[in-house]
Order: sequence, then C-alpha cells, then structure tokens
Amino acid sequence: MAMIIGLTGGIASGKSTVSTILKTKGYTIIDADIAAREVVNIGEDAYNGIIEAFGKKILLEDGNIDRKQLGSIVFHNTEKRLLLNSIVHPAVRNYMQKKKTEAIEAGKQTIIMDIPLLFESKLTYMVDKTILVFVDPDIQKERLMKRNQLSEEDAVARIGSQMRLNEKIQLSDAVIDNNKTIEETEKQLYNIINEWELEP
Ligand SMILES: CC(C)(COP(=O)(O)OP(=O)(O)OC[C@H]1O[C@@H](n2cnc3c(N)ncnc32)[C@H](O)[C@@H]1O)[C@@H](O)C(=O)NCCC(=O)NCCS
Ligand SMILES: Nc1ncnc2c1ncn2[C@@H]1O[C@H](COP(=O)(O)OP(=O)(O)OP(=O)(O)O)[C@@H](O)[C@H]1O
Repeated sequence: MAMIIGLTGGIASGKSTVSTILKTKGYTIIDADIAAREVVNIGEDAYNGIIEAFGKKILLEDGNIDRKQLGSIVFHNTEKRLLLNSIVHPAVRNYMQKKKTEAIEAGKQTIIMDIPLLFESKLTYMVDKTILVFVDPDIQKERLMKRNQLSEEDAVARIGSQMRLNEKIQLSDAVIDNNKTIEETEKQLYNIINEWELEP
C-alpha cells in the first residue's frame, strides 16, 4: 500500500527545496504549483474560466495568462483571490488525483504531494501524513522578496493570504525548521524518512 505524504508550508518556506532533495533520492513528487500552471494553459478549462472572470486584460500578447498581473490583483483582493481559487482549485485537485493514481499503479511505495495550500484548501483527505516546512516570518519575507523580486508590500500581501504558521504547526505530523542551512534541513528530512520508514 503506497504511503501518501503531504508536503506543505508557507510561501517561500522551502517546500521546493525539500522536494528537490526527495526527488534526487528517487521519491515521486506531485507538485500542486506545477498542476496550477498546467491547468491554466491556453485552451484548458481553468484558462477559459479565468478569462470569463477577469477579462482578456489579464492575457499576455501570446494569449497566455499574465501571472504577474493576475498575482497583483488577487493578492491584494481577498474576493478576487477566492474567485480565482474557485476556478483553478477543482482542476488542480483532478490533476493531482490523476497523477497520484498513476503513481500508485506504477507501484511507488511513497508519493509526496507538494501542496502549498494543503490546510487552507482542506486537502488532507488526499494524504496519510503531513510534513510542514517552516521559517521565521522575517526570513520568509526576505527569501520571497529576493527570489521573486517582490516589493516588501507585495511579499507581505502574499504571506498574509495564507494560514498562520502556528495553526499549520498544530495540524502537521512532522515539521522541518528551514531557518538554518540546507544541510540542517536535509538532516531533519532524513530523520523523518527513517522514522516513518519511507521507501521511494
Ligand atoms: C496568482 C498566480 C497567477 C500567481 O502566479 P505566480 O507565478 O506569481 O506564483 P506561483 O503560482 O508560482 O505560486 C507561488 C506561491 O504563491 C502561493 N500562492 C499561489 N496561489 C495562491 C493562492 N490562491 N492563495 C494563497 N497563496 C497562493 C503559494 O505559496 C505558491 O507556492 C498563481 O499563483 C495562481 O494561479 N494561483 C491560484 C492557484 C493556486 O492557489 N495555487 C497554489 C497551489 S494549489
Ligand atoms: N535553508 C535555506 N537557506 C537559504 N535559502 C533557502 C533555504 N531554503 C530555501 N531557500 C531559498 O528560499 C527561497 C524559497 O525556497 P523554496 O522555493 O524552496 O520555497 P517554497 O516553499 O517552495 O516556495 P513556494 O511557496 O513559492 O512554492 C528560494 O530562493 C530558495 O533557494
């Protein structure tokens, strides 16, 4: 029976950093952010839904969604963010479920589902256990600003749109403190893998 692990954490907390380590160890990763990009490709259902809801003004010259523009709208307007979620999340759930079934049929013993909004979107029914990657708020903001070239205001708006860290810590089966070096993070990850006897 495959063990399904939910990997989550606030924006820029280090989920992709941890999932990359897992991938190099041969684990199967199903990434919700990739799913959310796939389902809004030109011609996909969510693509048409976004244009209906936000108008063609959020398209680039080549017809693709202008992510920067859409992000600047939804992270400063809760109603618009929830509207976007209502369009994209059902398609993301279907995509993730399909990939999970494929991985189980392929005989994978452990499947990692990297889902930023695992708790916010109440998706814990999809997984057996959860790992939370966390950082202190000031480090999170600094890393997000640096990685995405965001202003402090935009970084704070994105961080503020997600569940509070202490709530997520309560809900998680294991936590990884990603405030220090990546080597330190790796050690905590290996402890969890050994304790839970996770095989790829
Ligand atoms: C708003 C969009 C266009 C911004 O795109 P952009 O390329 O700037 O960000 P990207 O998609 O890489 O997301 C980066 C991070 O932002 C956070 N985030 C993204 N969407 C949301 C959201 N609706 N609510 C809260 N946080 C979010 C997550 O931590 C995510 O890992 C895009 O994030 C999007 O379509 N969001 C809606 C779908 C969604 O909720 N994705 C999150 C994972 S399911
Ligand atoms: N321990 C660390 N020390 C220094 N920088 C780090 C560390 N962990 C992650 N980073 C950097 O912080 C940024 C955010 O990390 P990462 O992209 O893994 O977060 P994430 O949780 O996947 O973000 P998102 O919510 O956007 O998916 C990246 O630029 C990454 O290189």
